[in-house]
Amino acid sequence: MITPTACGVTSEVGRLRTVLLHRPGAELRRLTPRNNDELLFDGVPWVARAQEEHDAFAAALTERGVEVLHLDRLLAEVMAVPAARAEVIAEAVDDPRLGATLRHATSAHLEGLAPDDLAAALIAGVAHDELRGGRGLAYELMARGEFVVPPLPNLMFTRDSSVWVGGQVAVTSLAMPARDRESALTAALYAHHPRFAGVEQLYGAHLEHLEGGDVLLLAPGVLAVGVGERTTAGGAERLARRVFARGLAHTVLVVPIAQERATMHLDTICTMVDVDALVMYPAVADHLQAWTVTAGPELPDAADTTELSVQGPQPFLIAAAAAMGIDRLRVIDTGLDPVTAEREQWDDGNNTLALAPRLAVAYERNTVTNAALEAAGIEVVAIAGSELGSGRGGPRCMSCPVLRDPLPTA
Ligand SMILES: NC(=[NH2+])NCCC[C@H](N)C(=O)O
Repeated sequence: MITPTACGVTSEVGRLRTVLLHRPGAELRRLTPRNNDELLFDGVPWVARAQEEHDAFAAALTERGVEVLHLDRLLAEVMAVPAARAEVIAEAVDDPRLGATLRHATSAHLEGLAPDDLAAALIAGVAHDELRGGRGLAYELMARGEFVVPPLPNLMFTRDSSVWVGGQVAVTSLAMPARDRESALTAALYAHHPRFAGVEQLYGAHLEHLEGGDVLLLAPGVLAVGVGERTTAGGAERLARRVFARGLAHTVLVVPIAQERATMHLDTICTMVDVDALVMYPAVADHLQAWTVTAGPELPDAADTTELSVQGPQPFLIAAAAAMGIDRLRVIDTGLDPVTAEREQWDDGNNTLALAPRLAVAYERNTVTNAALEAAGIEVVAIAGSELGSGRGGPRCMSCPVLRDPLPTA
C-alpha cells in the first residue's frame, strides 16, 4: 500500500500533480438501449475503444508529470479493510427494491467476495443471474436482465463524486438515482485508504445535493458553485457554511444554470484555462449571474449554522473578478457562430482540464473552440473522446485533482 502524501487543491489551474481517474470497465458493458437513458448515457459505447481513449488520456497526463491514481485500484485495496467493506456493502443493499430476503442474500454474496472481486462487483453491479444463492420473492419476480446491485457507468466522471477544497475533501451527494451510490465508494476510499490518512471530509453522501462538476475553485479562497439540475441551493448553502467555518474560503459565488441536460454542471459551460481566464459557452457568457455569499457578521462556528451574507445577483464575471481581487476575469473569445457553439458545448468543448496556467486538456473533436484557445495562447493537449463522450463528460468531468501546486502569490 502507498504511504500518505500531500493532498490539496486551491485553484483550477495550479500545476496538477496528482489526479484521481477511473478507467471505464465492465460497468460500461452493462449499458443497453433499454437502460442507457436511466444510466445517463446518450448511447451504447464501444467499450474497448472507450478504454483506449481513456488510456491515452491517462498517458497524456503521466507524460506531463502528473501522478494518476486509479479509483478502481484504490478501491480494491481498501476492500481489504473490514470497516470499509461493511460500509459499502450496507449502502449497496440499502435499496427498497430488494426486500429483506434478497437484501440478506446479496449482503452474504458480497461479504464472501475477495477484495478485488468486491470492488469489481460494486462498480459493475451484480446482475440477477450472477447472484450466487439468490432467493426471495423479489428475486423470483425480478427480470433476468435486471440488476440486484445496479452498475455505476458514470464512475469515470470522478469530478462529480468528490472535490477537494484546500486540504479537505468533499464527498458529494449526487442528485441522480443512477449515481447516488458512487459517493459511498469515494467516502470509503478517503476514510480508509492509507494514502488519505488524516484527511478531513468536508461534505457527505446524504446531505443536500452537491456535485463536483458544479464546483470551480476560481482562486484561493473563492469558489463558484453552479446550482441547476444537480446541485441545489441548499447544497451550495451548506458547502458555503462549511468552507467558511473551516477557513477554506472567504467567498462562494452561487451561479444559477439552466436545469437541463446540456448544462447539467457549471463545468459544462465554463472552465478555467489561466489564473484570470475562462473558456465559456458564448450563449451564456453575457447572461450568467452570481449571488455573492460570504460569512455573516458573527464568528463562524462549525455547527452548520453560521449566518451567511448574501448579495446580488450581479453579472457573474463582475462578481467573480471582485471576489478574486482582479480587475477583469477574461473570457477567451471563441468567436463561434451559434450553431457551432451549441454543438461544441454539447461535446464538452468548454470542459477543459487545466494542467497548469495556459495548458489544458480538451477533446480533439471541438476543433473551433480549440483553435480559439490556441490563438489566445492556451496550449491544448487534444485527446480523442468519441466513445468517452457518449457519457456526456469531457476531460474535466473525468478527473478529480487531488494535488495542485499553489499559485504563486502576486
Ligand atoms: N462534471 C461533469 N460535467 N460531469 C458529467 C457527468 C456525465 C454523466 N453522464 C451524468 O449525467 O452525470
